[in-house]
Amino acid sequence: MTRPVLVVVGPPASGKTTVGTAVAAALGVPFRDTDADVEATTGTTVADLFVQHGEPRFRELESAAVARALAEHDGVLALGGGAVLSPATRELLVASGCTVVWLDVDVASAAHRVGLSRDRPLLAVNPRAMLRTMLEARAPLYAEVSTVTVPTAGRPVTDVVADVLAATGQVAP
Ligand SMILES: Nc1ncnc2c1ncn2[C@@H]1O[C@H](COP(=O)(O)OP(=O)(O)O)[C@@H](O)[C@H]1O
Ligand SMILES: O=C(O)C1=C[C@@H](OP(=O)(O)O)[C@@H](O)[C@H](O)C1
Ligand SMILES: [Mg+2]
Repeated sequence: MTRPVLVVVGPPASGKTTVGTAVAAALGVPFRDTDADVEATTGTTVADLFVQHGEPRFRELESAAVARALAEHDGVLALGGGAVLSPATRELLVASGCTVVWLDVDVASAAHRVGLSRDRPLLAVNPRAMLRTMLEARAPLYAEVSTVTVPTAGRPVTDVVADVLAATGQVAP
């Protein structure tokens, strides 16, 4: 059965895409990101999807992308920060038996990393307040699906990558 060697979850700007890419490179396996999958399928950006079609449509596309990637990807898979909002996605993640790493981050570090970037439509207006709400509301959902938690606040990417490799028992070739 094909399944990812590792799935990365966590809030926006916790470093899922960055750390997932580096971990995949260290392991010599392919990297996949469900935000990129949704963009490839629709031929538009996540930000434009939110603006043109609304968040519910994005969430439908996102849960389909996660289901597809869990079934066919055998490398490292990073999800979007809100993917765990879907009960069906949470069930699939738990049932997959995959190692699921929750990259944890605090509000201050996440806000600093996001800045005023317009790439994340949910954080376009008041990023700090929105991040605080998101982190609180979603923490139980990340806890439900993850098998390992790695802190990232105030830590360089290289340290986080090393922790992820160690915590998941993956040894770089
Ligand atoms: N541990 C870290 N320390 C400092 N900056 C980081 C760290 N991890 C990620 N970043 C930066 O934060 C931003 C968001 O990272 P990204 O990987 O896109 O997060 P996510 O996919 O979780 O939203 C990027 O500019 C990235 O370089
Ligand atoms: O947290 C969220 O709801 C979202 C996170 C984003 O991905 P990242 O977590 O990779 O930034 C992206 O899927 C979309 O903007 C919505
Ligand atoms: Mg990302």
